[in-house]
Amino acid sequence: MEFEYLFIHQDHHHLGQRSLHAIKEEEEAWQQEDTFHDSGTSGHEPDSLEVIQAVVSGGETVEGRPVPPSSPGGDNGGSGGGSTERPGDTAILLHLERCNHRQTRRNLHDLKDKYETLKVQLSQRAIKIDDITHHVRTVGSDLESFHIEQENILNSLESLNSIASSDRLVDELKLREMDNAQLRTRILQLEKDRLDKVPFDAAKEITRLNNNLEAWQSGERDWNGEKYGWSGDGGRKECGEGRIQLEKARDELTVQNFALKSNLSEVTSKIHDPAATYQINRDSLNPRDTEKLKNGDHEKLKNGDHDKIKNSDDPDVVKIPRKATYKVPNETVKLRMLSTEFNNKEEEYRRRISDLEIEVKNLQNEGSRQQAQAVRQLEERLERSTQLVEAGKKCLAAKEEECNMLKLDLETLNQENKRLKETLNDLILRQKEVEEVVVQKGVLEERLSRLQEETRVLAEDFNRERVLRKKYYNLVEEMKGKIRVFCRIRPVSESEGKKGGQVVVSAEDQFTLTHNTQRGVKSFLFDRVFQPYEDQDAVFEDTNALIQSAVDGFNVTIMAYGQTGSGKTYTMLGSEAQPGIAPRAFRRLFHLIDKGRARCDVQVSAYMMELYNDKLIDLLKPVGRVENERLDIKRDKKGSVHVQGATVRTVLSAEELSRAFQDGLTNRHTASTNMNVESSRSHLLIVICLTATSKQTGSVMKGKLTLVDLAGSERVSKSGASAEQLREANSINKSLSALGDVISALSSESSFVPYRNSKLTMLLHDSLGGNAKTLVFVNVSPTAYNSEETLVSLMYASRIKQITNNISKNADNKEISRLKAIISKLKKGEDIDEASP
Ligand SMILES: Nc1ncnc2c1ncn2[C@@H]1O[C@H](COP(=O)(O)OP(=O)(O)OP(=O)(O)O)[C@@H](O)[C@H]1O
Repeated sequence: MEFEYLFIHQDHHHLGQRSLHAIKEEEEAWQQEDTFHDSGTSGHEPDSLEVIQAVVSGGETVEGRPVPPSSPGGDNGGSGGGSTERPGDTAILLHLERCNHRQTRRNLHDLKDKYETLKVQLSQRAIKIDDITHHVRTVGSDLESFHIEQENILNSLESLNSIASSDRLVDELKLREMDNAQLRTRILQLEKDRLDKVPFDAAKEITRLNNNLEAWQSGERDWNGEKYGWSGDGGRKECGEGRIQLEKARDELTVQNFALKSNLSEVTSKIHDPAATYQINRDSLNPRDTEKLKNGDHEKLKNGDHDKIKNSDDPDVVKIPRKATYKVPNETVKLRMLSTEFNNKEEEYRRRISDLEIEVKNLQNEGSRQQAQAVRQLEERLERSTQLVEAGKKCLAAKEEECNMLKLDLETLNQENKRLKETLNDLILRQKEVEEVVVQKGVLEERLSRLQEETRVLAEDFNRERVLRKKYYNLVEEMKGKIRVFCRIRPVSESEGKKGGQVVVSAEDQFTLTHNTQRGVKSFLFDRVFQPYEDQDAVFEDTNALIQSAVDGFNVTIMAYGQTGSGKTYTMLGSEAQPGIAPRAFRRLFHLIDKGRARCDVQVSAYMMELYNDKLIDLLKPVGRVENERLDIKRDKKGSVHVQGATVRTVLSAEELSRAFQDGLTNRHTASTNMNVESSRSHLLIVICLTATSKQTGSVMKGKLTLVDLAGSERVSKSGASAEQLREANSINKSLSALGDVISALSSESSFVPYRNSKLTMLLHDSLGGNAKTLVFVNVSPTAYNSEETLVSLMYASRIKQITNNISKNADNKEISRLKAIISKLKKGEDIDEASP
């Protein structure tokens, strides 16, 4: 409603502008028209003078007061004989002029009244404009309060936004919605109040005025918008009345002027038509007058009549002017003076009328201008108010939209809340279940801990039993003199992994190995099977008992057998980070020696030999010693093997022994490099001799620890070897074959064992089948790529395992029989061969 009013007001403003403009144009037209009338009048002025002159010359007498009409050319008392004046025409003229003058004065008076009325109306209008301005100010203040309330709403909405994410969102939002509704109601009330306070009448007034102005311009209605003839209140209406009255007065003046003009033209035409005048005069003259004329009474004729008469063919008429012009000058002067006075007054009145009209117009213009300015200001204020209200509405709309969004969010949150509640209920149920499960779990854990404790006790018992079993087994085996065989499976190497790395060898338990061959799965029983993951510690744990045997005076031999790359060197020597059996044995040996030093003194000496292509190489040979010095393998009386000519280094500690061992390895590497061969293509023997002297009895006990890293067994075809490599392979295979023959003979308990077929077997004479405790590691690869070599090694090891060394008994018997034989030979005086068995 408010905006309708504003739009109407704006339209009416334009309409009002147009109307005011039209009024201006019309007023200008009036001015032009007045000017035209004035100029027309002044244009007729000479004619009037001429008319007056003509009247005067016609003998009309004017004495400054109305002269009653007399008969044409009448006698007015004989003030000069022979006069031809026309008192009737002059009187008419004067009367008309006086009427005109009176009318003009009345008009002037009316105009003054109207001017006063207009002034009053303008002051009233100014008061009204002030009222409107006051109303507009009130509206402005209301709008300001409205904006403050809007600000409050915005703040409320902001606080709504801020608390939207809190847990109390729902309640808070509801409260805010109620507040919002109240505020909206308040806004509506305020708008209503504001509309009530808005000078609605002013807008209506402006509209009505504009409409009326249009209607007035079109001539349908008066200034008040009423049809002509209606009179009501209000400044505009009165203004309209003033205009109308002015217009009427102007019209009346125009009519009078026109009447005057027509009279004048009639008089003029009469004067200018002498013949007609003369005829008329003649007709009007009585016979006496005619007689006078004939008698020469020409004084009473007008000058024009004289002229006309002079121009006439009538000889009587020609004589009239001379007599008529005799009395004219006095009358003429008087008439001219009157005429001049009248003209001056007329001019003065016209000027005053014009000034008043200009003043009225100025006042109207000023009023219109002020009105237009007030309207403009009102419109500007209303425009601003409209913009403010628009902005407020936009803001409100935005907030409502935001509120809707918040409602949607709230709805979503409610749904989410509902879903979460369901989930929470579900979780509560599950939590109860979990609590029950936890209780059960506690019970089960208690039971489990009990069972674990039982298991731990059982495991300890089992381990104890296992150790005992192993101990007793080893004892039995040892007592039996059996060669013990350990099998070690190495991890899949990188190269094997690249080739597929299919594993075909595995351990079922600590003693059983299965090999998935092309001919089926084969199982092998060994004294111990080491899995790929078992480290050097585990291997040595099952080995160190033999070190004690060496200290106790036994020949202990530990050797590694297997194909190339199966892990023999790794097992026997190891690396710096993962030391093998040899370095561990050195430390263990001296540890035991140190432990038994109170009872006996133990002397330790060592030598290292390499057997390459059936040739012995002394690895501990001092620098500068002659090469190719003869190294002979000898057996002493007790059957113990030693290498004659070999460098034996006496060592006092594990460190010295390790240093000697390292020197030997260095020499082996140098020798291999000099011969351009790989160290792995030779057999390595480390022999540690122990001589223990009992401090109590002085008895001497000799033990020997032999560590052997055999060269790799390999098929020649697979190695794709050169001639030299073939020779190497042949030598290796020959020595290993000899070893196999010895093993075969020993396992079959043959009466003849071919130890002398190879230097290797000669060196191992006291380790295989003799007075020795022998441990053989069979190293195998787990993958299918080496399956055949693995099978050969496993079968080879199985045969070794069948060998029995009846060490102590055999040794005792042999020794006794040997000693007996010596004694008998000595008794017979025969030579004794120390080397013979
Ligand atoms: N049990 C194992 N654990 C980890 N690596 C091993 C194991 N056994 C062997 N290897 C690794 O396999 C490779 C070959 O081992 P090694 O040299 O000991 O074999 P080899 O039988 O002595 O060979 P060759 O007959 O040529 O002397 C080495 O790199 C070694 O470190």
